[in-house]
Amino acid sequence: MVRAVKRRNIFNRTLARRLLLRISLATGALITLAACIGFYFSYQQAYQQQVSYLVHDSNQRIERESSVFKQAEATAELLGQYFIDSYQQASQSPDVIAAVFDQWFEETEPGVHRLREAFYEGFSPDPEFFSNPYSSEFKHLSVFAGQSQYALTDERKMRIVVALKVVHRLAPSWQQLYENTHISMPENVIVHYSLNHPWGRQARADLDITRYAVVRSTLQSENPERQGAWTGLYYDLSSEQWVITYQIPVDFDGRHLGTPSHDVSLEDMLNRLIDSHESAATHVVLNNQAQLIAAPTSVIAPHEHSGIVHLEHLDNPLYTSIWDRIADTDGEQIFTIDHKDMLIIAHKIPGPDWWYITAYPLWEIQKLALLSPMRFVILSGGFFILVLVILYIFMNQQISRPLRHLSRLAHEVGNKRYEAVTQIKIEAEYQRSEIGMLVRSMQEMARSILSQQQTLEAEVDKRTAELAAANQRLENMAHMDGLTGLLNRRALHRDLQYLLNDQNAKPHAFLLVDVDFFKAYNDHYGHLDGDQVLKEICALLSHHCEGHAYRYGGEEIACIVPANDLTDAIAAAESLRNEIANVKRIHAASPLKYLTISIGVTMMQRGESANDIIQRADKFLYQAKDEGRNRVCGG
Ligand SMILES: Nc1nc2c(ncn2[C@@H]2O[C@H](COP(=O)(O)OP(=O)(O)OP(=O)(O)O)[C@@H](O)[C@H]2O)c(=O)[nH]1
Repeated sequence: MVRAVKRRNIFNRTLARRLLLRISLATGALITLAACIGFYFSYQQAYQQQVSYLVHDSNQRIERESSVFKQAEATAELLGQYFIDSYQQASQSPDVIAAVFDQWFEETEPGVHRLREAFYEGFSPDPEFFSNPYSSEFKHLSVFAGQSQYALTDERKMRIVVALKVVHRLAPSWQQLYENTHISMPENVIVHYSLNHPWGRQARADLDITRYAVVRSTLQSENPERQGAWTGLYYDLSSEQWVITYQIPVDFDGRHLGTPSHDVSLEDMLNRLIDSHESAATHVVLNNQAQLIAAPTSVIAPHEHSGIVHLEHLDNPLYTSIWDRIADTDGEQIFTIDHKDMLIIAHKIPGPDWWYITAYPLWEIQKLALLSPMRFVILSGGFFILVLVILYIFMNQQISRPLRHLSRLAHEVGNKRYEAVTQIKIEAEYQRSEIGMLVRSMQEMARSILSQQQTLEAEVDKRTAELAAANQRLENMAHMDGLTGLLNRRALHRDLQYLLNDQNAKPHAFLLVDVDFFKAYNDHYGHLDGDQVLKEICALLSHHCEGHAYRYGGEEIACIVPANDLTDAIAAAESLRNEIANVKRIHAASPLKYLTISIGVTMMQRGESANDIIQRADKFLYQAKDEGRNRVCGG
């Protein structure tokens, strides 16, 4: 029984597991296929997105940083315009302004005039000579008017003072943007505004700025188009920084008045450019002559104070390969260098017209591109496991549980507990399902079996009763005498034996009766009459006998009657003899004239055999016959 239940449980478990396994395999294969397809497209999309992001990032950086250059161009132009306007205005009375020059400047060396030191430290001149609605205090200003072939005329003096006023008026508002703001003049003059150092005071006395390419390039002879221009990158010894200068020559009446300029420090900008938010990216700035403007510290450090480094001297195959691809191009360039596994994004920086190059390892892009499809796969896997768990719970609830329910039901049927089967309640959720139908069918079957069983039992009971009755009849027939209706000799022996064996039996007497001269009766009246007479005698004896009467054989009848002693027994026998005698049935062939009986009587003794008793009674019967018949003898 236990093994059967176990087998059923295993079957249920195995069924649920097998279903789950097959569903897992089928859906797993589908999800894997979908994941592979999704993975491929998602990877391609993520790769393109990553590249787009890098291009966008690069563009934004350049746009942000190039605003400094655009701003420098705009402010220099503003400074130039203001300078011309002020110069025109001052030209009305150049001698007055020239007088101011004498007040504010000193000749520090022969032929060299410099603005007094107080103008750098902080100086408020006499309002008679100067009024400024914004700030009356001159500060951070220095002027160097070096030796020149040109005479220091009132016009020059006036122009220098006007330049000083213009710079004083505008430069402080740009002090955060530029390393310095200055106006150079072709007569070896620089009007300089700087927070960091009084350049005009510190310049060597013999300095001739027109010898420097930076200033020379603004002269009408060198720059006939009079275009503003960015100088190349150079190391400014005074500020100890790498700077780039924008300068725009200003002419008036065909004469070169001066060149407003800004020195823009590139330290911060280049640091920002090469400082990548994408740690794996490398940024490089190159100019149009394949010279390195900015690069990671590890590359640039050995050449830090060597001025501008040409790629030829750098011996860097990556940079050389990049340059080979962009040298003769313009605008945005995006390409890969396969032998280095690098994605290259190159943009032009407006202003100095440099190349801003981002080199990004392809494996890093692939790694980032993999994240998105990986998320997709992990999410798909998680979803798949969740579905399996829900499916398992569902199958357990909807299949395994009802199966166990059915198993219990079948178990009850197997044990023939049909009554219990009919009383099992079907759970509401299974009422309308196939499970409910199956349970109802099994209950119907159990009820049918019960009904058949009851019918069968009733039939068996009936047949058993009939059989018992038949048996009883057979039993009776076996112990009955057919002619007289008395119990027969077999019944006599059975009852004798029973009484003799019964320890608690009351005392009984045994009477052996014989019809007198019965042969003569038969002979005289015929056998049929003899039978009739015998039946009447038997009926009388049976009726009057207090015990039971038996046909012992022929015309002999035995009686077992309760009797305390022989006297009682003889009295009972006498009573029977009288009953027959009193009938006074005529027996013509008998000397006694009537039909009579003789009786031998004896008490039944416990321990003796039936034959002993019968023999003893028979002896007294003979005695009664011998003594004349129609009498009782006993002992
Ligand atoms: N009609 C008839 N006669 C029977 C039956 N059984 C025995 N008999 C007869 O009974 C007679 C018995 O005769 P016996 O034993 O010689 O004795 P009896 O003639 O009765 O004489 P006593 O017994 O000495 O008085 C026999 O003739 C039997 O045939 C029976 O069932 N029917």
